[in-house]
Amino acid sequence: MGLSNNDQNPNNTNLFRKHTWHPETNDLKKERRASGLPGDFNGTASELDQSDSFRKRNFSAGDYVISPGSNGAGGSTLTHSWTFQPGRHNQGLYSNNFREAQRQWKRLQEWGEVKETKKIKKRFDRFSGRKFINDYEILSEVGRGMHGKVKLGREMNTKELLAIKIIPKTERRPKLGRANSGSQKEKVRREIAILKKCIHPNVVRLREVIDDPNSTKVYLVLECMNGGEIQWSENQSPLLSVEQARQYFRDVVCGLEYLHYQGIIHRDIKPANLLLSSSGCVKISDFGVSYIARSGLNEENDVELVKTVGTPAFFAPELCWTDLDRPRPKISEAIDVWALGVTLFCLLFGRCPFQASMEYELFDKIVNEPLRIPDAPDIGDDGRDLLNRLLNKDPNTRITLAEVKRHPWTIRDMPDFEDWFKGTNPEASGRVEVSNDEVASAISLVGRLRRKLGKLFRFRRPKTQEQESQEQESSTSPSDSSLRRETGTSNSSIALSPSQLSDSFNHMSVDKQENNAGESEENARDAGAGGGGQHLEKPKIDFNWDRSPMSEISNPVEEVDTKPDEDDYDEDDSSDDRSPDSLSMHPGGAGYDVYCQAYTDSHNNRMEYSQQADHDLKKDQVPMVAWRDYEHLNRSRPGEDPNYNSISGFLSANGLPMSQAPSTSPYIFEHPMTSSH
Ligand SMILES: Nc1ncnc2c1ncn2[C@@H]1O[C@H](COP(=O)(O)OP(=O)(O)OP(=O)(O)O)[C@@H](O)[C@H]1O
Repeated sequence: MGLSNNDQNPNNTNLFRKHTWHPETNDLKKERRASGLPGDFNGTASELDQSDSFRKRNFSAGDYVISPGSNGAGGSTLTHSWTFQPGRHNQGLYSNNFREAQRQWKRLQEWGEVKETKKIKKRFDRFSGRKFINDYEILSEVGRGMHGKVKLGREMNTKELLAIKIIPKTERRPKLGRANSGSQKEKVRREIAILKKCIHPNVVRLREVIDDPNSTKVYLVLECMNGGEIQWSENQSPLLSVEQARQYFRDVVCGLEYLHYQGIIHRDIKPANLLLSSSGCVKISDFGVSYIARSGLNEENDVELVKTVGTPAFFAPELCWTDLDRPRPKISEAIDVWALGVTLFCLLFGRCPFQASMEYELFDKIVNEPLRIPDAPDIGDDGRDLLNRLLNKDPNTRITLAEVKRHPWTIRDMPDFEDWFKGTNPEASGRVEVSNDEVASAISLVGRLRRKLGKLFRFRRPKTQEQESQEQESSTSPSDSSLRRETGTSNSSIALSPSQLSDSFNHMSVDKQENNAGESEENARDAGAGGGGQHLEKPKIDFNWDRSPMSEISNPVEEVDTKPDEDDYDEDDSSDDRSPDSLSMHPGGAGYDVYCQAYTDSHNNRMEYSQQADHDLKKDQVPMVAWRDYEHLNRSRPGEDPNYNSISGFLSANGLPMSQAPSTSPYIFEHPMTSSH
């Protein structure tokens, strides 16, 4: 099997990675892709054929012409469609795949509108070991990206194979030294909003979004691209013939032209985001960093576009601009055209046109180094011309996609290219709008996080004066409006002020306003259960992060929809989403640890907090809320409990995680609830 593009650069693989790349995930991604290919499930013969195609990954390209279908009027609805029309060119060579491509496209069109499901049900059959998510049986894992993983699923009624992309709604671990920015939410929203709208034979099709408000993950059911990523290089040598590269290129050009017409700049065009169907048709995928123009391309010069997202080796010169003396050219859809040029170069020659070991060096080469086109394989003068025009450093004179389609190299050996132009004209599809509202509402709030926060900080509605005075009468303990202790439950808790609470929400990247509404009711109930305002000896903050044990889903075909996120039926998840009771995080290379261990006794009381790293914690090493509460408690109850004389004792007594990095300086604190500022 060929290597992915991340293996191409002998010097620095980071330059082939998307910005904000996660090194661990990338390694996993490669391994998974190699090992996770389906093949051992009991399916029908045709399914086995399809699963087998995962292993082979050696399809030749389908060849077709698309033309607007009868619903082509488009507008803002999803009714526009394309119909494959047999192209006369290359039919002898690709006729079988062409028919398959036609069949597949017909089926995709029958899907109609994207289904939106708000409820997830997971089931596990302990006898057969089969796993189900709603109507889909989960067969295996087919890939991993930076944020999500992709499983192979089979629709239970139709037996159709589909790809189920599972994406956390928020980043699992806030980035070091900053609160969770919410960028993951934005990424997911964007991807869903775009996929919902885009219906084109060269864009991966979305079938269903399963977005349970109680789930921290969103599930995208996508058409299954059995061929996986285009395999294009091995040891810096090409794996594709020039003809095959041209076929793939044409597909990408059509898909990209459609996206641009819809006002979408993909911003991460590269071979790894080009997936092959079993018929050899190439489709563009992964819209996580795409840009959606609200009023059509060319009319905006959004600052958003200047952000360098995507993969450095595929960055256009205008994105690598460092020259302070000259104005940076406008960033436009031409950045995708450049990336398309780099991609074509990769497909033809098995390596990137500009390579360097350091990012700044790479950027310098992209901006200043002339393009050198290898002699072999021979792509002809027209091929060289096309590459030179795609990789024109000046975006203002760079070739456009309309010109690319008419370029002699692109249409070489295509006798009926006029039909092809007509059939692939994106204008025939009608323009679809992706509004701000649609992006914003693409995923629901993470209700489960809300509930966790509610349990963590059990707070009450502000009391009326009458209630306050009643309580004062019935209580002999000192009253403190920001410290409330409850009895009658094992989970006694500290009440936080609204500002403390909103801090916590911000750190969790959960929308404050939406939370407030949802929380108040729940917390009012919690407060009611607490009753009486009596005091416990040891106020505790209950993190309540225990994961439900696997036994919960061990009954035959038992539904576990009450805890939809506990398991993706993926063993690795246990390491991704650990409770603080066994937490030990070692984010790549950051040089810090977070330790925390505790156990509960037979009465479910947290008994001991054993610290692997401890003592003399500084303010910036502990959760902000915990520190505030510690100070508060020490002021109000000095010396009452020896445990409270040290911050570590306080954290220990309250089952709170703590962190320190004894061997590194400066100390860095990262905590899932309250990251440092
Ligand atoms: N529709 C699909 N059919 C088959 N395989 C797929 C499909 N979508 C994605 N994959 C596989 O899963 C892998 C990860 O998917 P994808 O790249 O979309 O995830 P991601 O988290 O958005 O990735 P990243 O952000 O790192 O680019 C891909 O490399 C591909 O091999």
